[in-house]
Amino acid sequence: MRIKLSANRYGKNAVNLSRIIRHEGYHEFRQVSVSVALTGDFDAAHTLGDNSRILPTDTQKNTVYALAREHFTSSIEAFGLTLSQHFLSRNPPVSQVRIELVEHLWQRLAFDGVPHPHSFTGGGSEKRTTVVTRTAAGPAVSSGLKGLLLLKTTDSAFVGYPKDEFTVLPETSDRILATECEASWNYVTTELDFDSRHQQIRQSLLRTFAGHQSHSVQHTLYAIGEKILQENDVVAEISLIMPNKHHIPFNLEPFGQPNTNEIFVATDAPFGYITGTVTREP
Ligand SMILES: O=c1[nH]c(=O)c2[nH]c(=O)[nH]c2[nH]1
Repeated sequence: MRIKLSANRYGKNAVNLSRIIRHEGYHEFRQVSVSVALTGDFDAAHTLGDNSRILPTDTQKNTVYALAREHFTSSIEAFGLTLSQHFLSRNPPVSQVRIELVEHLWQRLAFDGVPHPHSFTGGGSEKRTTVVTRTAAGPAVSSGLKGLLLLKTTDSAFVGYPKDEFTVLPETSDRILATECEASWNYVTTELDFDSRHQQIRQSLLRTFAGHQSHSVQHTLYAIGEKILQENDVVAEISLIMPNKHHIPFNLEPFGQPNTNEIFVATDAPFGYITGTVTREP
């Protein structure tokens, strides 16, 4: 039986990069985690121990910092495009570059409505994300967000599901719907104002979540995806992960009290895990 190397790639993960952009009288602050992965002809490294085609991951890490000074000045997508171009154009064995960026969303402090020039607070669990891949055929960008906590206190139901001898879940026409949303969408072009497009898609996601008469997490997931595709020709497809962060009505009967859909226990585990991709018909 012949044995050979199959799929492989390598790179540096979680290059933590922070930068100040200094303006007269105020600063901007950005923080990203960058992961680089190279695919290509690295067979000899694996089978013979020949490193002559292996750009060290340490060099990859240094390249991220070195290019950041000049090129990490706008969106994470633009920086990803620059990094991917750099690695692909300078390393002949490389056939595909994958750059993943996760941005921490620092918010400027404000006092009495006046933005502070150089102080920030952490942006919570939400992160902005992008993956830029590049081959000789060109670049592709998919962007998104993760860690976005969402909750609504009504306009969410779950009824009409099949019941068997193990079903105890009561049907409900009015429940809490809560999730920690992760979304990623593919752009059909890289000629975009990535920042404003991100804000527009995020806003559309939030508005749809809030306004939807939800019959299930699945129903809301699809509504969000459908809306984003309807409003954004530049998006080919969107994938969503929407875990169901259950809030279970707490039984107050032992204490002689009614629970009129007001007191809940939020449970961490187990949790429903709902994922889906919404795409365009060919
Ligand atoms: O929105 C929901 N989808 C489900 O698939 C499901 N299953 C469940 O027990 N509760 C819920 N809620």
